[in-house]
Amino acid sequence: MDALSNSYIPACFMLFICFLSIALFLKKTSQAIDYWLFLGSFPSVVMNSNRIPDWFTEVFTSLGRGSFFVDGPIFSNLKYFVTCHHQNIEYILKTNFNNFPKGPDFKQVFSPLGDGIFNADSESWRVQRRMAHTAFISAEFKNLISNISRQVVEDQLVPLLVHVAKTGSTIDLQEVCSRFAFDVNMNAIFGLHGNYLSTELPSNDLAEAIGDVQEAVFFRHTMPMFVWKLMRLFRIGRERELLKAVKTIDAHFYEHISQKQKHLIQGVKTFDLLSSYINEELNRTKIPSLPPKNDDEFLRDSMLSLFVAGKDTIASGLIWFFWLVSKTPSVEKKISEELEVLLSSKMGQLSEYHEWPWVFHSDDTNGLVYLHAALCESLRLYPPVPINSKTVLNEVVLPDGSLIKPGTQVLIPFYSVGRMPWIWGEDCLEFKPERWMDGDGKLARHENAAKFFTFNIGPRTCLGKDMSFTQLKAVAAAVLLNFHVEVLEGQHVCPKPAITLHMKKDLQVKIHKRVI
Ligand code: HEM
Repeated sequence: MDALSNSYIPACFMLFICFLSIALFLKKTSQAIDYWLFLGSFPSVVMNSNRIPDWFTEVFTSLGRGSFFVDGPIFSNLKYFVTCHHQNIEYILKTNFNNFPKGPDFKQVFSPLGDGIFNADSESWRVQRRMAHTAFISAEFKNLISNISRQVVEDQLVPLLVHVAKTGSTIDLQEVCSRFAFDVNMNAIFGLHGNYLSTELPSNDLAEAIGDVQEAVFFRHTMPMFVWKLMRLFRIGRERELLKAVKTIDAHFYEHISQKQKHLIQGVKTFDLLSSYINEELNRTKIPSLPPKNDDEFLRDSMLSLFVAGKDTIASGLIWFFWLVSKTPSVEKKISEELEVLLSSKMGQLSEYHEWPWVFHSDDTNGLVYLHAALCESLRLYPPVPINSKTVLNEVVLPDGSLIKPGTQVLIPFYSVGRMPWIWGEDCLEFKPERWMDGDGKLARHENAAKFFTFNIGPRTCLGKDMSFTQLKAVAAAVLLNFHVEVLEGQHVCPKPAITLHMKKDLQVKIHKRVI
């Protein structure tokens, strides 16, 4: 026995020395920030997991450069390259796009979205992109979005705010924005009235299930893959909730798909995204590169991806905009003045504008330069998609000289890009719509377009950019023309750790009728 332990001790000691030598070598050669022996940058990631976008911003600022590495614990094989370097971003998202796919891990983490456009790479993505693009650029679809936005604003949002103003009560504006975006999506995708945004603020199991899916997918980001896979296997914790939520979503989506198919067979004419995909699907047998799924599954994945793409982004874009405007009275005043000029020109033409509350047509809000600039400015500081992620296929040297190995996860924090003094100037943290305008009061598009990544750039640029501005302007114009939003004092406003940039807590506001 003694002889046995005598031989074990030196062996263990040797093993430890080897392990220590490897760990020391890795520490010496690693370029990662905050590197701890054995643990890599993991302790810093854990400590900042509640505030990743702000942490990234602080690291860039303290390093004074636009890129850094984050390593996982020893032998975890986790390596991240984080960059807000302007030329790197162009190179990754545009110039060498094919070398930076989303990758298989992305698809596993976002598995509730199935084979929809967000999870697709290569040929499957190309085909789906073409389908979505065809639907989105049609004049019919653009009209649809304008009409729906106006309708939901006029019939649901404004009456709710009138009610809140009259009763003098408070309301969570974040909830209101989220309900607005849900109703617009129900209408645009399925041609149905969501009625989630009404004075009673009813519950809605589909909206709640979509929220639960997003929470669970974010939760997956916070732990190693094998952990959440085990949780899924044993149906525990968030994974259990996720399975339940997906079941609810499937029940709704398959029901809507089946109803729509019946209507189309009966010759009922409707125009919405689902109808246009069903019509397009008739040609699908000619497109062998799409995932081998039956038609309904493909429609379910596609519609859910579009729903998620269009719902939370709009809700996020709206809430941060209203919060920034409420904190900056000079901007609120300029937007209101611009709206009043438009209103008085409309009053002279149309009798429908003679009575409060007023709601513009989308065609009219298109020309609102200052409002457009204020929205861009808010989307710069609070991009609804705060971080974009890619994987690396082949080893490359990026424009800033960083060498990136295959398998590295590339993170592009749009949130930090909007907050770098070397990109936006020393006043980068100020909410200043004027930076989007030239001396003649026109939009200075070219100057900013090259550094505005909020809607992504390159082949995977957001397909919903134009329709986003239609919706954002419809809501912003109606709210700021008719009301003053008073944010209640004492609320600590900060981003919630999530895939989309929401506020951590409610935003409680009072609504006052504006006197013109
Ligand atoms: C303020 C609102 C919005 C912002 C900031 C935004 C931003 C983005 C970003 C950053 C991406 C790239 C995501 C990635 O590569 O993983 C993206 C993609 C996309 N967005 Fe948006 N989005 C917004 C609204 C919308 C809306 C309303 C729709 C309509 C359904 C939409 C549809 C899409 C689609 C289909 C893609 C996928 C493009 C592709 O992978 O080829 N987006 N968006």
